[in-house]
Amino acid sequence: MVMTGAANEVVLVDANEALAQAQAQDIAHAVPFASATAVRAGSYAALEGAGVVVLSAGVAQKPGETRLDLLERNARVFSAIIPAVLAAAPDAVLLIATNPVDVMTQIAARISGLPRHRVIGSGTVLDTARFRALLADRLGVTPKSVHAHVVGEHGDSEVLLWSVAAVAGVPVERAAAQLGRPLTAEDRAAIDEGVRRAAYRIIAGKGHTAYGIGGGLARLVAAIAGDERMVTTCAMLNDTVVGVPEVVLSLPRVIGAGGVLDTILPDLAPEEESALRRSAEILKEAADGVERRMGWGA
Ligand SMILES: NC(=O)C1=CN([C@@H]2O[C@H](COP(=O)(O)OP(=O)(O)OC[C@H]3O[C@@H](n4cnc5c(N)ncnc54)[C@H](O)[C@@H]3O)[C@@H](O)[C@H]2O)C=CC1
Ligand SMILES: CC(=O)C(=O)O
Repeated sequence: MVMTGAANEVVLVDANEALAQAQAQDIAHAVPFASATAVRAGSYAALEGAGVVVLSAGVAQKPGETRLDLLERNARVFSAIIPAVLAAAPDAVLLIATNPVDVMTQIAARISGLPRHRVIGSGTVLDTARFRALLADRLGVTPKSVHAHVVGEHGDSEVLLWSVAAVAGVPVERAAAQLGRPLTAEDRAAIDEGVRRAAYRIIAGKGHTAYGIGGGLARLVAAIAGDERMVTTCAMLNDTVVGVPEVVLSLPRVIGAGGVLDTILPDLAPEEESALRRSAEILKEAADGVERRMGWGA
């Protein structure tokens, strides 16, 4: 956020105050090279007047863990922090990154009681970036010129929408052929694996992921702060999607002042629609399970 000037002011709040102080100082030393953003550490009270509060507190995956393995530990963290956040910043949009991000967004919506458009999960904003980056590399164009989306869970059941991926409005397979770099079934499988397994590989190598999600969160904050009406995939509680009621998952959304302004359901190929339904069912089952175990009722 500091590098792109996405916000006027960033306040870091963490149970580990010494860590928040140290991170704020280190980041502040990048400000002279980047933007006019003020950055400091503070208590929950320092969030007063915040337009967006990013929730990334909790535990992260260890090598070999899935995102859904983190669920109950992080549900308890949210029960503690969301009331404190809302006491200080009652008008903020909540932007959730803590994993498993889709179910944590559903939990945040329940605990906060806020209108659903104000409780946004980063969802597949990162997976979509990974998909665009890998396609761009294969085609030899910049990722900004690749229009492609990942929908559903931010996790193992996510759905890469090959049927609507395009460059210059041309379906990606025909564009690849025109560019002299045809996409084979093996290329597609490697890209699918590269997107779906990216976090596992990065965590095995360096213990955590940070830069991709940092870029995605900064973009979402800028779109909300600037009322940009940017279209990107991210997560929100849906009434019903592909036949599954009341579930948080990612679809392309219009992001502006106040959060999610609209949702666009792409034209899905039949196999994509059934994969999205399966993803929605997995998330719904996980969300219903944690609601029961936390004693919140179904
Ligand atoms: N949605 C996405 O695409 C991504 C999500 N994540 C998720 O973000 C979360 C954080 O990941 P990292 O920053 O790598 O982990 P981390 O362990 O470095 O940071 C988590 C922080 O939360 C703080 N914390 C824990 N309980 C707290 C409480 N009750 N109140 C205030 N602070 C508390 C800890 O002190 C720690 O500094 C994880 O759940 C991780 O899986 C990480 C990368 C990408
Ligand atoms: C950790 C995580 O969710 C990711 O990098 O995709």
